[in-house]
Amino acid sequence: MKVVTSPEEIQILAQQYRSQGLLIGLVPTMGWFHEGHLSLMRRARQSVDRVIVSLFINPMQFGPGEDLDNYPYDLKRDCRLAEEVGVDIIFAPDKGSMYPEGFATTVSVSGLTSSLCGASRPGHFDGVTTVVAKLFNLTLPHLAVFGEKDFQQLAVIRRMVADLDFPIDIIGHPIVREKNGLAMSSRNTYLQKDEIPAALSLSLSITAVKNAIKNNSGQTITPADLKDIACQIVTEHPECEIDYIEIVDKTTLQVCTHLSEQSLLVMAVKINKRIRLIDNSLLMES
Ligand SMILES: Nc1ncnc2c1ncn2[C@@H]1O[C@H](COP(=O)(O)OP(=O)(O)OP(=O)(O)O)[C@@H](O)[C@H]1O
Ligand SMILES: CC(C)(CO)[C@@H](O)C(=O)[O-]
Ligand code: BAL
Repeated sequence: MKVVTSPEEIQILAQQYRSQGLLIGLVPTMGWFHEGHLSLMRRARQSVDRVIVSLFINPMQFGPGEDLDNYPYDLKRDCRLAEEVGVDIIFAPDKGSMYPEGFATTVSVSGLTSSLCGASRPGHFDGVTTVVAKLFNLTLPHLAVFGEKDFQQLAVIRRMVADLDFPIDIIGHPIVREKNGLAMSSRNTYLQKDEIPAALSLSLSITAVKNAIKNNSGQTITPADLKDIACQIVTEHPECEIDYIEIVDKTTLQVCTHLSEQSLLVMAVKINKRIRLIDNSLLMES
């Protein structure tokens, strides 16, 4: 496995792969790999000849007071894990090479970015779409794999790819969870042992909502009732502050007025004002 830090070099390599007729897959990440990241890499590995994983803690998507300076980072550890799943290249540029002096362009998707994570993290999705557009242009992938854990990010990227005519197949990959149900996340490393029950309330609330739907089959249960169930479970933990809990359409991200196969329960919860976790699940999978 090769580690490339220069944007110029990765683009030349990608051009060479393309001219040899090789299929390229990109997995964009911010590092500190866990099984969720590794599953995206394995997914890319199945479909392409060359897997490129980008590892870049993108300052443009962090707001003031967020955890940019504490974000976990260990390139050596991550390289070992990526190599084990057959990644060909880790692209790990530095901040200065991605945003050199004079950098003045923002790629911005409107509409989809105004609610949910976009409402509590102003500018976050502009940072995501700008860096992902750059990564697409640098690595020239045929496909890119993103996790469904970041459901809004996935919807926003699909919109950007459609709107800007990127010839890239965007693949959404299911959420990988710990045995106890907690959605894997690099930010889980911030959790102290006594904060785990609060963190688990996200996935437990999803299970409770799904059970309520099952137990009410035949009767009407509204998205508002289900939202209440989820909120109650999370707020049993004084460490938890709900950023949002909603039931939305999985494509438009508009709040649902009735349940359908498109209905996605989505949530962001802050634990002890320090650790912002997200989770989601479709409610009526066929
Ligand atoms: N548990 C998971 N299952 C599937 N995909 C995941 C999971 N966690 C992260 N991903 C995906 O990995 C990609 C890189 O995400 P990132 O490096 O930000 O990891 P993260 O664990 O989500 O970090 P954070 O805790 O900061 O949100 C994204 O497409 C994200 O959706
Ligand atoms: C897509 C991404 C790598 C862009 O920095 C980041 O938002 C992430 O890790 O999900
Ligand atoms: N996985 C999304 C990266 C972020 O929260 O900034």
